[in-house]
Amino acid sequence: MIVLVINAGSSSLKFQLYQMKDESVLAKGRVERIGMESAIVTIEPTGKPEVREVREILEHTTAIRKVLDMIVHPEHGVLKSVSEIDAVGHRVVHGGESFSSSVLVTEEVKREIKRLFDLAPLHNPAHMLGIHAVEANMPEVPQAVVFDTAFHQTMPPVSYLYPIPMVLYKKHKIRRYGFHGTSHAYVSEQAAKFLGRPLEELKLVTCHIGNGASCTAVDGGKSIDTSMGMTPLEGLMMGTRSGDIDPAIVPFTMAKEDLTLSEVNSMLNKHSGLLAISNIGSDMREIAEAMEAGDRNAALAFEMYEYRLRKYIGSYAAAMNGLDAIVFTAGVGENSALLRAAVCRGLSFLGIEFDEEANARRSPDDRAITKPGSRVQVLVIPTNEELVIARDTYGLILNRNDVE
Ligand SMILES: Nc1ncnc2c1ncn2[C@@H]1O[C@H](COP(=O)(O)OP(=O)(O)O)[C@@H](O)[C@H]1O
Ligand SMILES: CC(=O)OP(=O)(O)O
Ligand SMILES: [Mg+2]
Repeated sequence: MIVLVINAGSSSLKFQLYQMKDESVLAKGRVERIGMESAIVTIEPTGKPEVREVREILEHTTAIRKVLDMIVHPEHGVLKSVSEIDAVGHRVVHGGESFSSSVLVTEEVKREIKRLFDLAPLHNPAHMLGIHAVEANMPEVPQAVVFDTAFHQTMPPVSYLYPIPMVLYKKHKIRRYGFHGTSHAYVSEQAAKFLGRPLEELKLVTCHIGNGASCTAVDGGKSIDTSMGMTPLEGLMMGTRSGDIDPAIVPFTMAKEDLTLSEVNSMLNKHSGLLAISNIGSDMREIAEAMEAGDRNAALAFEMYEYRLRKYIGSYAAAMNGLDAIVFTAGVGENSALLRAAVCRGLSFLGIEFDEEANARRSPDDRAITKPGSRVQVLVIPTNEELVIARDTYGLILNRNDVE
């Protein structure tokens, strides 16, 4: 079975094409700058050179059409015909309280994702465009949706409720949902495998540190708390998002700076975090380079980022009354030895015996960056959200065929 995995954003669309027989990636790629005159389409067919094209792509239906054309292109394509694609799986960021696992797309599922637009205005409308674009180009192909929030549906009320009037939860579902669940679930399972212990016995803190960042307390394989909340703005300091701040700052800033709601929203989501403090950028590589060169703002941004992450890890050890391992994953977590070192040095009281050398030299197969006897292990595990989406989609299709 061949599964196409799609992660549609408002102006971009990433994809991976899987042969499920051996879970191999046939091709992957992305369309960037959708809606602009010079959109960039990139495809990396496995075993062949990358192909790049710049052209006008004004909306998602055209973007998917272009991706499909490239997949079946006589030279750099990997399939003979689009009809070889058996199913499409989409990443959907917000599943609210309605979805605690992945589902096949139906009219009802689409209505529900639409109802959640309010809760994830930056993400869900774009995912819906992706679903419609696939319908327009491949009307016969079944689609599945895999939610970032699903894994966190096991959180108890004590961690998912906000201490604000209960009526707001009842009327508007204002509560904490958490995100990056696919990634937190995947690296938890991988960590248990690596440690050679049943997941049900482990207390883990998984740190998904990419552009967006969140950490999760995974107790016995279940998410019991996570740093993102009703939206992906709460929690850790991120590339351009503030993470936790005093909510009183919102009305105060609106009054003092004469800002509209949408302007404050944009300030907290797009102009805060590493970018705001460093005045350089949101990319950890740029911050590290500038620090190296002696830039004080970059150093302060890095210290705040690390300090806030370390406090969350400590609080989750307290939430679970114990800790067996910390897992680092995603762009920054997998690649920034500097960040991992700073976090681990500051958590030695937990019984972390950090292995500086393993951390610095880490090759793709290395996992542990603590010494063998360390009471708390620290692991680096590459995430693979696309593979989980492909597997879930495959499973749902097999199940459906069984039922029919
Ligand atoms: N070698 C590296 N060192 C430090 N940070 C890195 C490195 N490579 C990538 N990153 C960071 O990873 C981030 C992207 O992470 P990723 O998980 O791909 O994010 P997203 O899925 O949210 O786009 C970049 O913003 C960059 O800061
Ligand atoms: C939910 C979220 O923050 O996603 P991303 O990290 O892809 O922005
Ligand atoms: Mg990501």
